[in-house]
Amino acid sequence: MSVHSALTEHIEVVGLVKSDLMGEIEMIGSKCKNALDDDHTIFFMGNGGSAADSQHLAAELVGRFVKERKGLPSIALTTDTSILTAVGNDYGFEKIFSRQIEALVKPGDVVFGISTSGNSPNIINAIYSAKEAGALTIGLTGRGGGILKEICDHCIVIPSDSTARIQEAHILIGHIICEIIDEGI
Ligand SMILES: O=C(CO)[C@@H](O)[C@H](O)[C@H](O)[C@H](O)COP(=O)(O)O
Ligand SMILES: [Zn+2]
Repeated sequence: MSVHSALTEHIEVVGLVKSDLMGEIEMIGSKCKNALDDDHTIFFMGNGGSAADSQHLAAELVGRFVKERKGLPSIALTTDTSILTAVGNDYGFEKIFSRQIEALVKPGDVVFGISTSGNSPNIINAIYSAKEAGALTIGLTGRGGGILKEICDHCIVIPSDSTARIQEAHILIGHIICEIIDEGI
C-alpha cells in the first residue's frame, strides 16, 4: 500500500465516522461522564494495539487530557503482568480480562472492549462478565462488529476491514470521548 492510499483510506474512514457515528459517540461520551459523576470507574481492555489504546485512554482519565481537573477513576486491564500471566497460565488466555472484571467491576461502572474484529474470545468473555457485574458495556470494533456488536450495550463499529484504519478511528473516538468528559467536569 502506498503512502497516498493509506492516507486516502484513513480520511475516508474518518469521513464515514463523521457522517454516521457522531450521535453514538456523543451518547457514549455523556454516559461515561455521568458514570464518572456518580463515582463509577471506566475500564478498558484490548489485545495488541488495542491494549495500547486501553492504557492510553485510562491514562488520559487518571492523569490529564487537556483541562486541569481532578484525576478520574479508570483502569486498563492490560497492564499487570503478574495478573495476566497467573490468570493466563492457570485458567487460560481467554480468561485474562474476565477474571479481572469479576474481581474489580461494580454495578454502574463502564467497561470498554476494544477489538477490531469484535471476535477476540478474551474480550467476549469479559463483556459477559461485565454484564453480570452490572456494568455498562461498550464495544469499539470494526469488520462488521463481530460478536461484540451483538452482546455489548452499545457498540461503535468502524466501517472498515483494515485493522490499522480501525485502530486509528478507535483512538480518535477515544480522544473525543475524553473531550466530552473533560467539558463536563
Ligand atoms: O496493532 C495491531 C495491528 O495493527 C495488532 O497488534 C493487533 O492489535 C493484534 O493482532 C490483536 O490481537 C488483534 O485483535 P482484535 O483487534 O481482533 O481483537
Ligand atoms: Zn496497530
